[in-house]
Amino acid sequence: MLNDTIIHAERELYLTLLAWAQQQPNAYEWLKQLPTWLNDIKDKANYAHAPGYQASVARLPNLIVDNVQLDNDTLTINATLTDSEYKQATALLKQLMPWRKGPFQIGNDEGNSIFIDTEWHSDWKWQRVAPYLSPLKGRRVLDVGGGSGYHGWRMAGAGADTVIIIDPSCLFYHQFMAIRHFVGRADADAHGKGRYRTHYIPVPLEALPENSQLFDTVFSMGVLYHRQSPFEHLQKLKGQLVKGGELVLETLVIDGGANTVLVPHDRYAQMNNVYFLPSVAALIGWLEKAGFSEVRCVDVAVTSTDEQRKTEWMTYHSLADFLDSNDPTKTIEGYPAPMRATLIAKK
Ligand SMILES: Nc1ncnc2c1ncn2[C@@H]1O[C@H](C[S@+](CC[C@H]([NH3+])C(=O)[O-])CC(=O)[O-])[C@@H](O)[C@H]1O
Repeated sequence: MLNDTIIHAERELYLTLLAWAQQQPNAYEWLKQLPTWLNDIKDKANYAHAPGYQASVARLPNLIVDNVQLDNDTLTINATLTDSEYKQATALLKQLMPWRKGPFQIGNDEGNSIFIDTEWHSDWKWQRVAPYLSPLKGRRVLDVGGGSGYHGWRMAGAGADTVIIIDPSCLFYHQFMAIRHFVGRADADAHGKGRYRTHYIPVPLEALPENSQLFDTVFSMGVLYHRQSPFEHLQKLKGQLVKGGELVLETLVIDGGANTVLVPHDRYAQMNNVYFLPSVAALIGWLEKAGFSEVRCVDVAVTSTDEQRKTEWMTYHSLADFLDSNDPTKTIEGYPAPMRATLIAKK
């Protein structure tokens, strides 16, 4: 099904990269690969659900939007929804479940309103990270592993010039497109330049050119522990930054000293793709070894079952099911329960 929202998003992404490429040859590499990156996800053979997700996005109603609040903990699209628009949008958004990263609201407090109560209170993570960032105003930002795009929208809400989210998940890509459908022109108008600011490329970090040097700030939140080669991940992140640019790295950590690293033998909190959980001291050492400077840890937080939980929009098991019911300081495999640190470093 022809999808105006996605076609428009792709066009804006092309125009943005074209403008960059006119000034920086490195952006030309991105431009060359963009057709492949965008078309891969339409390949039914590899992404069986893609046509269904696209059809859901395509059938979302066109609402009359009063305003959009990208700088709100609940990312809010203030709009008036008729009863039939409310029912239609709710049903279509539910076809894009599970919704993990948010929350989002579509509607307003007086009338019909859809509250996408996501598994994660991603706003809490943003509250822990945002105070320590070099101001995002006017910066080019890359959000690696950006999920539904919730944090990417918040980065735009904080005044970024451009945000590019990358994530290989076909579902999360379409969740982003669903929200973008409602955000619409507000993304461009807030900028004052008429160009849209928030973009999504459905690829993993590994697909990007090695040494793009296109971004002032690069975020990698919740991705490092999924990587088998953490140093390759750090090098690749570094290659995306301009000289003097800022890396924001958030990942699972454990207590311990400079040589403490946990490699879960099998699963960790039921996840079968978790590799390296360093201590904060070890992680600082890794970043320095990878060539970053001014490395500092700005936050450490144990993940609570209020922050990550089952909801109407994510009905599978969640954190409470992955912890030892007799001792919530441990995962059901007996490892320390999830604790996350945020580190900031300069290239
Ligand atoms: N190689 C990769 N390259 C890019 N993305 C990847 C890769 N591998 C997995 N992902 C993506 O990284 C995200 C990890 S979630 C963090 C979301 C958000 N950042 C958050 O901080 O809430 C983990 C968590 O639950 O915290 C998923 O969306 C994957 O598809």
